[in-house]
This record gives sequence, structure tokens and C-alpha cells, in this order.
Amino acid sequence: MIQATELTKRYGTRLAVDHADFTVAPGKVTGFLGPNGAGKSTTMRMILGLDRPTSGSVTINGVPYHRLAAPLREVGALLDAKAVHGGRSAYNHLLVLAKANGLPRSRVDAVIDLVGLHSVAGKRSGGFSLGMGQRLGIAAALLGDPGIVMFDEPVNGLDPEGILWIRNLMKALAAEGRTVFVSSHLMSEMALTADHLVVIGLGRILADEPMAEFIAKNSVSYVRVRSPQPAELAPKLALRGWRVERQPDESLHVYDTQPAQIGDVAGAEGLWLHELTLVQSSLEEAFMRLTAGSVEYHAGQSDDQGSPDGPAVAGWGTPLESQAPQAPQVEERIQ
Ligand SMILES: Nc1ncnc2c1ncn2[C@@H]1O[C@H](COP(=O)(O)OP(=O)(O)OP(=O)(O)O)[C@@H](O)[C@H]1O
Repeated sequence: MIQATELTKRYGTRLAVDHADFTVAPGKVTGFLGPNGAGKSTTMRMILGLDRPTSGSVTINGVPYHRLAAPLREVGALLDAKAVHGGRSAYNHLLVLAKANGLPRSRVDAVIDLVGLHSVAGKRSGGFSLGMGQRLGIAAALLGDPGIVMFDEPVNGLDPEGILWIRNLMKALAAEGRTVFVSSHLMSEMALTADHLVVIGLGRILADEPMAEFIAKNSVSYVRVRSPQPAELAPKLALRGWRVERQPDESLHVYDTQPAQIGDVAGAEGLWLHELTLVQSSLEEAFMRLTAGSVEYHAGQSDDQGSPDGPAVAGWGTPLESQAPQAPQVEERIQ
């Protein structure tokens, strides 16, 4: 268990982490998400005692990192896969680490097997590919068989096989009851891996909740309706108090309701339906929506172009209001 309480880090005038409160619990993969410069690495460094908090605290199993009797046995971390002595073989790199931490040689063999580096264990790690380097970094993190593991951007630059391997490893570690805390910018990957999310923006914790709850809270869902009679169907739906937007391709986006209810209305009115699809935001869209105000570095585009709604809103259609002024409760557009 990792517990941050009012955790704060100031660099000069810059508040990198701002009174952060969050908990990372065992038995699940917790994703740590935030835009560039949000404070993820600073937070991870403070958890590992590499940076000292300006105020507040963060503990590992109830105590600060520097008071852990055998740190490697309690928490293993992959922060920078390149932070390895390139002149040593993978095996010797791990052996040095093991000896320095009072761990038996058998653990070196165990983690080398676990990460699949057996065939190259005797080779200099300086010549390793990015994927092999990540595996070696993970082997080091797991050397002490710790109950807590932390990975900072573990899938950066990996090929699909490497990504799949890390995803399955993290899930397996969590299934064994370990605490797994992982930062990533790859939302699609996090959506597949994490059970719980801690989201940080400009140093502040914006969310600390289960993935499903996070998406439900921060997403927009609507029903996409295709009918050969959209002009007749749209006002009937709007009359129920549902927001209806007619799209350029003649489909309707209907908010505040469910497909079955729309089907019932169409049936009762004798109107044909060709499609009824519930469309929900992805994790990426939900994340963009939540952190829109916390992004430090924007690409050179207007706010409008940077709409957090992504594909779900692209081509957002003419509000029905302009075509059917009698329709009640029709809004211009969301946000
Ligand atoms: N040693 C430092 N000295 C001064 N400012 C720093 C230092 N380390 C980080 N910062 C600043 O603190 C803020 C948080 O940085 P941090 O690296 O923790 O963000 P991050 O979320 O990990 O970003 P990224 O996703 O880009 O890696 C940034 O504004 C950064 O410029």
C-alpha cells in the first residue's frame, strides 16, 4: 500500500506536486495518468525517497521509504530503463544489486527466467535493445520479490509483443496480491491494464477512483440512431425531453436516454430504424475532458480544435433546434 498525504513538492516558484492525497492499494493495477509536466515522475521519485517532499508525506506500508529496513524487498521500481551499467552483463548487473541488498543468487536466476532474458543474460547490457533494457529494468525491480512495484512509462517505445508482455506481467503481479503502480501516456494501453486510476494535472490530484467510475463520470454517451425517416423521428424523440442532434450524414445523436427507449418510441410511432448504437467515450476522451484545463504545453491550435471529445464529437452536427424549433430541450452543443 502506498499512501500520499498532502504530498507537496516545490521547485523554486513551481509547485510540481500540490497537496496530493491518494492511495495505491494492493491486488490491482493502478494507473497514474497526467499530461506532460503534471507531476507524475516527481511523485514517483518522492515515493522512492529520491526527492524530499517540501511538505506532506508519502509512505510505503505505513513508513517513509528511507525508514524501510529492506527497501528492495518491499518496493521495486522501474523509473529509467537506461540507468544500467552498460559494461556489465545483465546477470552481473542483477547479481551486484542482489549482493548489495542481501538477496540470494537464486533470486537473480528467478527474475532472469521471469523476464525471459535467459539467452542473453551473459551479454553486456549496453548492447541491449530498448525492449531488452525494459525487461532488465523490470527484472531489477522484481529482484527482492517486493509486494509493491512501480513502473514509470514501462511500455515506452516497445513493440506490440513487448507491450503485451508487460501488460500481462502487471496483471499477473496484481493478481498475486501485489500493489502495482504504473504511469503511462498510452491511454489505450491503460484502458486494457489498469483497474484503478490516479489522475494528476498541474500537480493536483484530479481523480482517484476505479477505471469504470472514472470513465462513466468523465465521458459523454449518446445513442447513434439511423432511420430512413430522421425528420419524422427526431421531433418525436425530442418531445420526450431527450437532446437530439442531427448529423450531416442524417444520423441522429440522442442524449439522456438508452437504445431500448428510442426503439420503443420508433415502434410506437411506426417509424423504421436501421441502427441503434450506444456510443461511450473512451478512456482517452474521458482523460482529455478531465485534464483539459491542466495541460501545461498546448500544441499550436485553438481551443476549439483541441476539443477533448475527439471522434465522439467530431462532425458534431447541426442542433435539431435549427430544423425543428418546436422541439423542447434542444441544446446548441455540449460544453
Ligand atoms: N529538478 C527539477 N527542477 C525544477 N523543476 C522541476 C524539476 N523536476 C520537475 N520539475 C518541474 O515539475 C513539474 C512536474 O514535472 P514531472 O517531471 O514530475 O512531470 P511528469 O508528469 O512526470 O511529466 P512527463 O509526463 O512529461 O514526464 C514540471 O513543470 C517540471 O518542469
